[in-house]
Amino acid sequence: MDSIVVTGNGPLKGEIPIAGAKNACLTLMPATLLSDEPLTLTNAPRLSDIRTMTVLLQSLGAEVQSLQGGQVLAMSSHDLNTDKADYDIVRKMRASVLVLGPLLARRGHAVVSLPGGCAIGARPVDLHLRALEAMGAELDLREGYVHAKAPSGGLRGGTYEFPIVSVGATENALMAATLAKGTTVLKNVAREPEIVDLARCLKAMGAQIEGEGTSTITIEGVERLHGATHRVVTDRIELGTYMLAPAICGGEVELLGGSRDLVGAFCDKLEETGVEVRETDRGLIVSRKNGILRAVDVTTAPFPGFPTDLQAQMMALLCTAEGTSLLEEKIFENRFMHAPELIRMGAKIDVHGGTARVTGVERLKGAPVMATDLRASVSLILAGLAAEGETVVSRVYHLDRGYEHVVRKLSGVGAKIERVKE
Ligand SMILES: CC(=O)N[C@H]1[C@@H](OP(=O)(O)OP(=O)(O)OC[C@H]2O[C@@H](n3ccc(=O)[nH]c3=O)[C@H](O)[C@@H]2O)O[C@H](CO)[C@@H](O)[C@@H]1O
Ligand SMILES: C=C(OP(=O)(O)O)C(=O)O
Repeated sequence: MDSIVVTGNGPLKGEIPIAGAKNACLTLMPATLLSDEPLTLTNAPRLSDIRTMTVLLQSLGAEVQSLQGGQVLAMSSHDLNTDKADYDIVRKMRASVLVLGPLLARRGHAVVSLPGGCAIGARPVDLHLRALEAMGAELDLREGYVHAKAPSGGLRGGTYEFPIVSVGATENALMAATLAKGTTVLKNVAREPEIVDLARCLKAMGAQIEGEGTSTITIEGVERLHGATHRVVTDRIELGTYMLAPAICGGEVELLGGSRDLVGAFCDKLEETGVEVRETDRGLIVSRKNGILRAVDVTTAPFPGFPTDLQAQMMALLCTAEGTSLLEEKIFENRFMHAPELIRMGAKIDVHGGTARVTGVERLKGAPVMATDLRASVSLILAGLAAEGETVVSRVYHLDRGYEHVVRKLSGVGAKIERVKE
């Protein structure tokens, strides 16, 4: 198993290209199941999660070709051979449940393993199921699988108001509704850029959708969807993560492809700490010349709020900010597992339920630490960039789920970082 070794050093300078969004690509890929014509995605990120989704789609009979070093995914679901998404694949990645809506809409039935809980929380899929029921689906849970059946004649339009905002449930329902008969109205939906990107792709395939990016989406079902080519939106979480590198170490870094509308709430908080953010025609420039960092309070929320997927990385920054910051995690019940590891590096953090109180120290100290999930892993790397001495982050397979070429990208701006075999 590999580890990442980071040695704290001086200011960073240069540019980092930001990849296509993992979380957009993981919902765009299952959209191929909605059509018997090819769907091609460009600007795909090169990540283990994308390979897992590839294996899942192939297990259903779809063809998925990875071209141009993985940046282009050419998919075709002309001949599907099964409606069953097996536990062995689904358990590896929660986003696998996103095949449920498309399979049900196109084939009239689907058997999809329940993904189970994970390190950051229980993460049920009840809302995915309720939204599909509102389109007439009959659902049955047996032996760990959701058995879903559309009414004869296929799914039909319906109205569903989500009791809480869910990204994945919005995506599953949106995809299913594109082929349902009549009008579907989805209320209190997620407004994340990945939802807007999915809607754009579905529209390019011939779907009739209005309201993406607002809290109500209306879908007029169509008979069939056709092929399309779609460019995956920029990864706002990778963007925010690398914006934090010069914020933590000092220096100035340009994030190519970034834009403020993807990370507005996050930029506001970063600026409150004293870090500068500027938009250019190539992306965003983040600089911290020498000023001290100020503590800020952060509460995670669905988009356009502060993203839960940047909470761990923001905590790494606040560990050395002057004063006490309160971080409230409102999306997942167990998403502070990076805190004990940061404490091993000298951070002062008290966690009580969903709130972490972080009191800034002058400098963190390198230590051996363990990654527990994707964003926790990268928060430890960020902390290590500015710590005194060497930080060894083990279990980096979590990192490979969501960050391509992390060593190349950070060493390109002057960080001392390498990947070693244990
Ligand atoms: C592949 C992908 O895009 N993953 C992202 C997606 O996950 P994901 O789509 O799984 O997250 P959700 O938005 O669904 O989860 C939000 C909250 O709703 C709850 N919930 C969700 C569904 C459901 O049926 N019932 C229920 O109670 C969850 O437990 C959580 O507390 O959005 C999260 C929130 O921005 C991000 O952290 C993940 O990176
Ligand atoms: C939690 C995440 O991913 P997933 O929903 O795939 O677990 C994430 O991207 O931070």
